[in-house]
Amino acid sequence: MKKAIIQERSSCAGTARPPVGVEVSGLSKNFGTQRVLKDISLTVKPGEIFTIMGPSGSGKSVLLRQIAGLDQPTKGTARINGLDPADPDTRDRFAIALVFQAGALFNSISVYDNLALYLLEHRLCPKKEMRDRVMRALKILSLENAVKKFPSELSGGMKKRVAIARALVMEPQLLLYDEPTSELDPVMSATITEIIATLKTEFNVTSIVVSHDRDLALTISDRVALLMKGELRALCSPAELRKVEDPAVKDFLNPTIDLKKPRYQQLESS
Ligand SMILES: Nc1ncnc2c1ncn2[C@@H]1O[C@H](COP(=O)(O)OP(=O)(O)OP(=O)(O)O)[C@@H](O)[C@H]1O
Repeated sequence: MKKAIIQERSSCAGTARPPVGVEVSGLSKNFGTQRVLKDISLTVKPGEIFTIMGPSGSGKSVLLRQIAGLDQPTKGTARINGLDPADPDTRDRFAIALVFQAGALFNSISVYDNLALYLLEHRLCPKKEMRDRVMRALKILSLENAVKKFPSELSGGMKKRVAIARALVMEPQLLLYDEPTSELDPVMSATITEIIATLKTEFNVTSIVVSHDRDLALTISDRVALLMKGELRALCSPAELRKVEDPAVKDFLNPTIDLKKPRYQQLESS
């Protein structure tokens, strides 16, 4: 796959736009009386792979939605190169692509049309260039044979790859992934992890990945933010995270199974 990516990149040399940086400052988010994010501040540098980890319900997806501009914080700000991601001008200015947890593909149209839709809707390029961009993205993800298929005919791993290919068609400067390896077997998870890392190095894109996949977070990330109950519990490199002494962090990274003190009896009802 790597060879294909290098070849394709040289064919569109000169069109790549620089990766963007993200700054989250004093951000809190409430839903009614529930405080889901509490005073989060972090910076994602251009070109980084930045993984947001944490237990279920810790607020990872909500934080990603604030960064994507899909939702507004209760307090504080998220900024992309200093601009508000919810502002349509910011979206026009920077190519920001989201890879959703469930793929969010349209089931009634083919893989090709799923990829072409964004370019068609935004009238971004002539038909020939559109076809080239779609086919280039499919080739990068080794999906050329799936071009005429419908999403219902694809495996979970293929759907994730189609979702990434669709994001690539935008030639993104910022790629936001929500649980890209969820519901995949370990080998397919490793494949998607490799794809994310390869896209970073070959396309110089900024990647923010929401995941509780420990292998993904600790192998390919430049830095990891660990959220717990809406608070930033750690923000460091994978190597530093492995050395954190905080018992809650250690337990999250290496949970033990103790049938004498089962965790399900300690769950909080919410
Ligand atoms: N639109 C919403 N309205 C009300 N509550 C919400 C909304 N979106 C999220 N929440 C709540 O915010 C909390 C955090 O949700 P979030 O989806 O960010 O968790 P997560 O860390 O991504 O979890 P998981 O790993 O299970 O996907 C949850 O308690 C959830 O129910």
